[in-house]
Amino acid sequence: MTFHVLISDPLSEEGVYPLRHADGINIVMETNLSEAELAERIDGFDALLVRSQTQVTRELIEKASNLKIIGRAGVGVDNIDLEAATEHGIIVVNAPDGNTNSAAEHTMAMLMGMARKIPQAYNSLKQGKWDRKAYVGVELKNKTLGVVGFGRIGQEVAARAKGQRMNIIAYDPFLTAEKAEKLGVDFGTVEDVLKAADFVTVHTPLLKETKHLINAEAFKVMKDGVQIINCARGGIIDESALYDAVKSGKVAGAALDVFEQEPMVDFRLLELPEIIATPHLGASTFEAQESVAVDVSQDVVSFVKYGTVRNSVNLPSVPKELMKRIEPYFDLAERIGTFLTDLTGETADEVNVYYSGELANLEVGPLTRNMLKGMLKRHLGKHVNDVNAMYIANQKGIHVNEHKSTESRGFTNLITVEVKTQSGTRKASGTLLNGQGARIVKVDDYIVDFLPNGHLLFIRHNDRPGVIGRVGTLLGAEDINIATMQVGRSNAGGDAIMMLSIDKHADPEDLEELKKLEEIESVTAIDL
Ligand SMILES: NC(=O)c1ccc[n+]([C@@H]2O[C@H](COP(=O)([O-])OP(=O)(O)OC[C@H]3O[C@@H](n4cnc5c(N)ncnc54)[C@H](O)[C@@H]3O)[C@@H](O)[C@H]2O)c1
Ligand SMILES: O=C(O)CC[C@@H](O)C(=O)O
Repeated sequence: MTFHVLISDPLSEEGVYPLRHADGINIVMETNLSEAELAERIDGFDALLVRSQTQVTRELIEKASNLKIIGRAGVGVDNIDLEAATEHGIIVVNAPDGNTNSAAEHTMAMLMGMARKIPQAYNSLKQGKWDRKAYVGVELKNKTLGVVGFGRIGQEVAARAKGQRMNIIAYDPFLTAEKAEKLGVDFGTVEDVLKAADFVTVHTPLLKETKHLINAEAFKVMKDGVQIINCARGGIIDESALYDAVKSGKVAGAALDVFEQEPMVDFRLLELPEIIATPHLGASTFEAQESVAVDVSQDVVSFVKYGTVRNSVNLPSVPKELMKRIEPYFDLAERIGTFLTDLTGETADEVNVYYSGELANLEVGPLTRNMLKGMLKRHLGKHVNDVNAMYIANQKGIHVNEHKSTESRGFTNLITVEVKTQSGTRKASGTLLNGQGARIVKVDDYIVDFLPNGHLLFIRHNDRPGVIGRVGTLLGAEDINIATMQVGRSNAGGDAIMMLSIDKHADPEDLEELKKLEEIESVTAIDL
């Protein structure tokens, strides 16, 4: 089965090498598609690779019925509707490190070009002028660089700026006094940074919280003559407020690589001589583009081959070592989920998953997601997977809780799933028996031991002589062979169960006949 990949933004040819040379993967690179053309083409593809130009909207995702993974060859994923991708079970991966260096270097280039008015002087010279008075700049040495957003790029910019003998003050929600000291920077609130800075550079994602983070109020607290750089995302700086701040003389210079609307349509800002700009070039180096393309290409190959990825954005990444230890339980977890959905015949209001034994020491989120996938797939089919299972469960108001205990319950590892439905509480436990694969070993409070696959019958009855025989006779009369049979009871003469695996599906008429037998309380067919 060929895995079809559409690349709709210009990715480095060297970078997509891992994809081009992977068996069973077909690549189509079409980087000039209009939105409408992309919407027409997307349905045939299993993967979509983009940079920042292609807008992966909810509308596009809803047309992409085969899409399984979206690869963002870069850091920012604000051009991808993550919620829509998650809802549709599409994993989104990015390349968080591949262009850090290039973006930091571009920021420094913009900072120095702006401080010394290089683009303006160049344009003047190109017009045949020799005007040295108009382009007197300022030094960076001993000036303060305020960094808002102190992640990968912010820190790399600070390191370079320190090389220019600048003082650094930074703000980041995750920057602590200890970390700041270790990195040799001052730190404070956003306002502290803006007040202290001679130059401000922003390196945050574009989020609800960071949209127009630098607005008219922010400019007011800055020093007169401040200069500001944005090589992160258009919109972090309110462009209208920037225009006014430059016109008023508050801001002496601005260097912009990113804009609220891209490609730019409103060039008003660039009419101001104090502003220099580039068309979103922060990651536009051969090295960065090869690196980010390799990163996303390798993740797509890994997804196709192993179902795992390194840089997931909408699904907690599972380290390889951990994956190796929990993967053997994926199928069991999924089967327990399906078993309980069939057993109860209802959707759960609450699901409690208990991990006991060695599993309790591990990150078991992927197991819970697989169990939920098994629980939900009866009604949602292939549209539910481990990317969206938790999202869908939450959407349906199913409260999912994980519980862990290293105490073994008689097994090295045991997964117990308890579902609370309108009719009451049901539960099932499963384990992997050494070398014998998955087993369900408890249903409700009854000890059993059966393979969670094939055609199963779960019968609740009263513990009386002859009941088991009558069930066997009836199934025989219907030419339904019993492969295995487990019985369990609460106490002699009390409630009891039968767990049968049968060689063919029992149809509704067979089930009705079984329910009519004496002492039978309920009969449930489960096909795993
Ligand atoms: N111009 C380009 O071509 C280019 C290239 C690479 C990255 N970028 C952009 O630069 C941004 C930063 O990239 P990165 O790799 O450093 O990301 P990163 O995730 O390593 O760092 C972002 C930092 O922003 C911080 N942050 C979040 N909200 C904040 C807030 N309200 N105030 C202050 N800090 C806040 C986070 O805590 C994080 O430390 C990316 O989101 C991307 O959009 C642009
Ligand atoms: O792909 C690009 O050229 C820009 C990518 C950059 O904005 C990023 O967020 O990584």
